[in-house]
Amino acid sequence: MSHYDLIVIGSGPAGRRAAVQAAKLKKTVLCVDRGRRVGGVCVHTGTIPSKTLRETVLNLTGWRERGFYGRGYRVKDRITADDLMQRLTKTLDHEVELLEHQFTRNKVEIARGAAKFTDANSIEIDCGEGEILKASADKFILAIGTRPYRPDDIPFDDAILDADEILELTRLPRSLTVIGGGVIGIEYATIFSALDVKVTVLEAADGLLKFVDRELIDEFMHDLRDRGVTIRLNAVTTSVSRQGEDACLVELEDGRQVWSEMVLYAAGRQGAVEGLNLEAAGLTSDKRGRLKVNEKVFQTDVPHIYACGDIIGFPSLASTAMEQGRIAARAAFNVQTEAPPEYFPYGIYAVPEISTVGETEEEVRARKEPYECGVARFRETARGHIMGVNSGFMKLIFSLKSRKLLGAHIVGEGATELIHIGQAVITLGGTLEYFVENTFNYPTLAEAYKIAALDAWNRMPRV
Ligand SMILES: Cc1cc2nc3c(=O)[nH]c(=O)nc-3n(C[C@H](O)[C@H](O)[C@H](O)COP(=O)(O)OP(=O)(O)OC[C@H]3O[C@@H](n4cnc5c(N)ncnc54)[C@H](O)[C@@H]3O)c2cc1C
Ligand SMILES: NC(=O)c1ccc[n+]([C@@H]2O[C@H](COP(=O)([O-])OP(=O)(O)OC[C@H]3O[C@@H](n4cnc5c(N)ncnc54)[C@H](O)[C@@H]3O)[C@@H](O)[C@H]2O)c1
Repeated sequence: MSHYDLIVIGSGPAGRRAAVQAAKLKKTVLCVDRGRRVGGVCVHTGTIPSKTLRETVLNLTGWRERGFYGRGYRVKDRITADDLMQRLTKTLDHEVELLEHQFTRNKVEIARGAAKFTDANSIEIDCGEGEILKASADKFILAIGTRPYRPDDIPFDDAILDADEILELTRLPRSLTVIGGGVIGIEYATIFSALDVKVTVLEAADGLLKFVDRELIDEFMHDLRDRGVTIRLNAVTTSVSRQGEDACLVELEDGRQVWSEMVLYAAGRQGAVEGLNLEAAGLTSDKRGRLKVNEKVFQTDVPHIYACGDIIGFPSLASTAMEQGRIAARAAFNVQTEAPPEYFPYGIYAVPEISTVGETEEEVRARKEPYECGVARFRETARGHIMGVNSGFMKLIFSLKSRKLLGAHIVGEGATELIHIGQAVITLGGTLEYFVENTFNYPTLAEAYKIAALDAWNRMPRV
């Protein structure tokens, strides 16, 4: 049996960062993953494939040029599932190569197989075809991620799909019902809508993406409805069934029926703890398969075992998972790390993009902090005109007392890149004056920050 300073289970963003960080601290590290290739959900079924699909769709449909050439404009008339898959395969191959090189460069050993605890310091790795490896370590980091939630009463098949299966489509449907208006549901709903698929979103709650500023979501929903996406809120599904070759039926609690050629079930995910034999290590998971940790350094109740990434729940992002992995690996070897800043950005790669950092207007109001908002529309910027964007909206929230930026919220082209300006200003404690007094490149979409700040300035008391 080989012994290591650290065994990391899972090679997604959390596991990868943890393994490399520990290797940089000159520790011996084994990273185990049961996937055929390293990278985790992030590389194979989550972040990278969905973002690649989005990019392919925007390119092939000519989506970004439609502001100029009209809604009928297309780069390629008949887009097939095969067109979408080609770019996906290339991008994923490149990502995996990059990761494998990173592991070898840093002398992180990789084992391909399913890990299972035999006691609190030892695992068995089932590599398939009867091959079992044994390994032990002083410390463990569990970065095992999640899988789609698949309730028993949903008859999954080649037309009723979960969020992993949607990436293996062999044909494009004419209509799609998306169950779940969370981040995954909304990203895919808008990507398919850009492909001219007739999309219906069913969300059980009374609003979409409830953690996002409401004004932004109102704008976003208006945009979606304007291009023909049907959004049904308070829509509790009672049954999903296949009704022949090209028809699926979703029935709702209020008696309504929704028919479509395919269904995407995207109503959450659950921790991938099955088969890990957590009990042998002295650990238990909650009913969604999540592990409880100390939120500062991600240590479980068993002191030499840490857990990070999606397996610990919120916020379940690749971006935050990487940072958690780094912090956990340092903590495991008693190396101190600065606590991360209070706010991180959230990027939703819908069509159009949404990105947000800091407090929403609802949160500021609930704290009873006096505030003022400034807004800018992308079509008010010269860059917006040049690009032909006819939607896009930025909202900045400033404290009336300190004039500090409290929140930045963007929906529209480039939102997930633009947000980092707002993030830097919030984290560095910047005020309205930063935007008013600084010169911005012209013409850029970033100029929207200046326009929004001036809009707020016009209504704020003079200093
Ligand atoms: C469709 C979709 C789109 C997304 N888009 C974004 C986005 O745009 N931006 C963003 O920041 N986040 C996004 N996310 C979230 C992001 O993918 C996750 O937050 C991230 O992958 C979590 O990383 P992780 O390291 O916790 O685990 P994962 O990436 O889930 O990897 C876990 C790995 O552990 C392995 N494993 C599990 N159990 C065992 C075992 N017993 N033995 C061996 N190996 C095991 C699995 O095989 C897997 O490879 C998206 C997710 C989905 C599903
Ligand atoms: N761009 C990104 O950062 C990105 C993209 C995709 C996923 N993710 C991460 O992946 C995680 C999982 O995303 P998700 O969208 O699967 O889960 P989620 O939990 O965020 O959303 C699920 C949604 O489905 C709804 N729902 C549940 N049961 C339902 C039912 N029977 N009928 C109708 N609606 C129902 C819920 O109310 C909720 O709004 C998220 O936490 C997110 O952080 C991030």
